[in-house]
Amino acid sequence: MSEVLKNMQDTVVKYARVLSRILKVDVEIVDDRLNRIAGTGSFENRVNTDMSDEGYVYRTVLQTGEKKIIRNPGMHEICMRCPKRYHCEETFEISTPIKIGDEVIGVIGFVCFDQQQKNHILEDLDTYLEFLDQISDLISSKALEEIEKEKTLNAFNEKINTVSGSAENFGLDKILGESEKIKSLKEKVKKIARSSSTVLITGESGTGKELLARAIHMESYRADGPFVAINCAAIPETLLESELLGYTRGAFTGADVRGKMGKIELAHKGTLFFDEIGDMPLYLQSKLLRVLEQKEVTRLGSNKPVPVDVRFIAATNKDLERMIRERAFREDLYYRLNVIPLEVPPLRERKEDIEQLTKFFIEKYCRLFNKKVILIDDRLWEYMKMYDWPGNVRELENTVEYMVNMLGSDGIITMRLMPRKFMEDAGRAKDDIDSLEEMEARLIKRALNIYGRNVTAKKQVAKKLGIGMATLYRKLKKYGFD
Ligand SMILES: Nc1ncnc2c1ncn2[C@@H]1O[C@H](COP(=O)(O)OP(=O)(O)OP(=O)(O)O)[C@@H](O)[C@H]1O
Repeated sequence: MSEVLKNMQDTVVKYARVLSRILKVDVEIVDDRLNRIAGTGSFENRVNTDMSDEGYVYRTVLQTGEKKIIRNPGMHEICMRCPKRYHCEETFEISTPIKIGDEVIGVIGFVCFDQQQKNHILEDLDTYLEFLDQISDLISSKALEEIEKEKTLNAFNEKINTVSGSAENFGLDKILGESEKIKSLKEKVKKIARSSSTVLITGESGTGKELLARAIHMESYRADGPFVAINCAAIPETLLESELLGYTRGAFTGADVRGKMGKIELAHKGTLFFDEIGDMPLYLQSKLLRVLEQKEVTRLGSNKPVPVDVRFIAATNKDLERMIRERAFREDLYYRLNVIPLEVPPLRERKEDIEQLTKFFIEKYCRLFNKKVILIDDRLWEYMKMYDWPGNVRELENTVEYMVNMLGSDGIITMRLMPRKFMEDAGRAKDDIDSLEEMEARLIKRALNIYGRNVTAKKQVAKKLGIGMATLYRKLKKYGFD
């Protein structure tokens, strides 16, 4: 804790000045190593000096954690060891510990240099003492805040910081799926990749928005530059601003003394990906808008803007238009971001992709866990396609990881390996039949989910259900599936 008062020196100095002005005495604040952190009057030009050869009263307060009132400085027993006791100019002194819990992190000293000041305080000593206690509590609660902030900063700096160069291949080929929806999404990416316009990717969680953002970067002429990702929901609000904009030396307490480059500057000549943009606090939204419009960033603690050449891609699974109506998202920023809108469809709308994705993940986890698959039970696909996949591709990947974990030495993947919850949900969908019409509707829906909705798929559906195409179209209309 020794550094904490030093780290918040600006605040401590302000308290000392205000106290001195109101009470008309000199004030000193020292830390637990007897360094003078703040001082007024004759102490002012001795701030940041070591007091270990003079601060005998403070040392006692630091050791005992008790307040000390010295009515006769120089003569008091604590002063006996002080080499300056014969020429001590002080007439009165009150020293109060600043504590966090039981730990003393510093001392506030009220010092009088003449009889008038001393009498003034003695006239209403109890009020002064109470006031000092309150100031001490105030400083310690500020110190506690600083400690918490620093802890969060350190924890954060140890984690989440994604800056990837061109070495990692996250190109379009990493986006699997043969469905029309995925094919047309990839086509769009090819068209827009070469421009520098801002992209807003929307889609449910786990649909592959970040994968898409990386692919756009890799397809662009910025591919050799950095891809920097920032997750607005994962970073504590208090740190998001400094993470984005960076800061100069000494910009705020707890900041790295060398200053730090923000993510926007880090992404220079590359791409900056804002994940979960809907979680960005409103005050930062205005700052971001300014960066987007002016193409320059000003670090915290500086007034010098730095030009940046960055392509911005934002992603969200929130309804930003609704957030605008609720005044939780800035309309002007929304339009600035939404220059090129891309929507990643949920997996339940492209069930044709399930088989390819599942096989890919099976291979991935077999390699990782050193297992071998000999056979995949055909009925697995029916179950997989019946399920709605609310967690999208991420959920599919996790399910496959679970199944490969459970895979026995026979190397056969069957529904029995699926997580229980999955089987219950899919089973419910399978057994929940009430009337003939409902059963018919359900069967048609299930067939559509399995085979797809394009013309070729519908031919297969009709064949499987044993009806002609015209009948199928009539029923699709009747049940609202068209
Ligand atoms: N089309 C795809 N092909 C291959 N893997 C995919 C595809 N879509 C998603 N994934 C994989 O699924 C996981 C989730 O994808 P990603 O993190 O890109 O989703 P997201 O939409 O950004 O999620 P969130 O909104 O929760 O941040 C990742 O492991 C990703 O590699």
